[in-house]
Amino acid sequence: MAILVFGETGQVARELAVLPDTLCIGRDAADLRDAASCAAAIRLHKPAAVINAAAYTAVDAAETDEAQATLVNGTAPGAMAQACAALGIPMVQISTDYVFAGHGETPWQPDDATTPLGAYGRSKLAGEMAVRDAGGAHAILRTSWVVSAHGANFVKTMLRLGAERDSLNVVADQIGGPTAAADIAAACHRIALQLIDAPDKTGTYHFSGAPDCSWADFARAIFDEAGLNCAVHDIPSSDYPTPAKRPLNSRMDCGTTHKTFGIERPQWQASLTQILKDLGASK
Ligand SMILES: NC(=O)C1=CN([C@@H]2O[C@H](COP(=O)(O)OP(=O)(O)OC[C@H]3O[C@@H](n4cnc5c(N)ncnc54)[C@H](OP(=O)(O)O)[C@@H]3O)[C@@H](O)[C@H]2O)C=CC1
Ligand SMILES: Cc1cn([C@H]2C[C@H](O)[C@@H](COP(=O)(O)OP(=O)(O)O[C@H]3O[C@@H](C)C(=O)[C@@H](O)[C@H]3O)O2)c(=O)[nH]c1=O
Repeated sequence: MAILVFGETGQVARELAVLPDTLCIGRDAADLRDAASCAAAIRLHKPAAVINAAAYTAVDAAETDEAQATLVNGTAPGAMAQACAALGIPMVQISTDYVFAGHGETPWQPDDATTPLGAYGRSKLAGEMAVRDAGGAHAILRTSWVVSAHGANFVKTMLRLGAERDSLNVVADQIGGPTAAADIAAACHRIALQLIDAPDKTGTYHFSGAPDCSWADFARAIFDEAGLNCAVHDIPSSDYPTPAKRPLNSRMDCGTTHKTFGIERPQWQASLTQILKDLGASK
């Protein structure tokens, strides 16, 4: 029996597709704006576990499209979790650092209070609550700053801008852990397999790349690794206005993920090297 993955074309799902016994489905098979179609897909495939790697991830667009974001990120995961609970199979729901308000400098614990700053974070928090409320075996895995060789992400944006410009202003007061989609996929896969045999591991967990850094630090590492001669100027978030406010402190304590599942924080520098190699962008 396979692990059913929602989000066929996404960064994380594309990495799950190359792992053993996964079956990835996309929008044509189940549209997350139609929660019933998601539950029906689970009943059709009768998988051993479900990983939901599909989401409305356009953080700024969500500010003026919150109803759609909530359908996709809140209602659909709830319907998936109910279908999983009815079949007695576990579900892994991927969530985000953007459920936190981002004050202070202490890494967030999984049970810390959640106070999202924007619509995307609120919609993802609604998904977390709906998955818990369904009452089945599950892991909510919060991650952050996802990058890969596929799709739209900060690494690809920096490679494009770094090739066009001599210098770039990048925010230096938002701190978090860049996380490769391949590392998240491997973690979700291991967690799903463990939950099948040990549903009592149900809970909320954190998983992000180490060490924590600012977006500006991360941009410098990308340019260095790619051999791009583009200077990075540190700026405060207030100098980079966006429709959605981002948390300043996205540090997440991943200790319980290690303790429960034996999964360590991945080193993002090594994953970045691999991504640039895959993109043919190494120096
Ligand atoms: N990207 C990031 O920086 C972060 C992401 N996360 C979380 O990680 C998970 C994976 O994110 P990531 O791989 O980056 O996502 P992507 O943005 O790369 O991909 C999103 C996926 O969701 C699918 N999707 C969106 N809307 C629908 C819909 N209505 N019906 C069916 N499928 C839909 C997209 O399909 P289509 O191509 O058809 O639109 C795509 O496959 C998500 O839960 C996200 O919230 C957490 C922290 C950071
Ligand atoms: C392009 C650019 C961005 N930035 C800043 C803006 C922002 O604060 C930060 C990252 O920009 P992005 O638009 O890539 O990031 P953003 O879309 O906010 O990324 C988020 O996506 C969602 C889905 C998540 O769940 C989060 O964990 C996080 O990864 O970099 C600059 O400072 N200078 C620049 O030239």
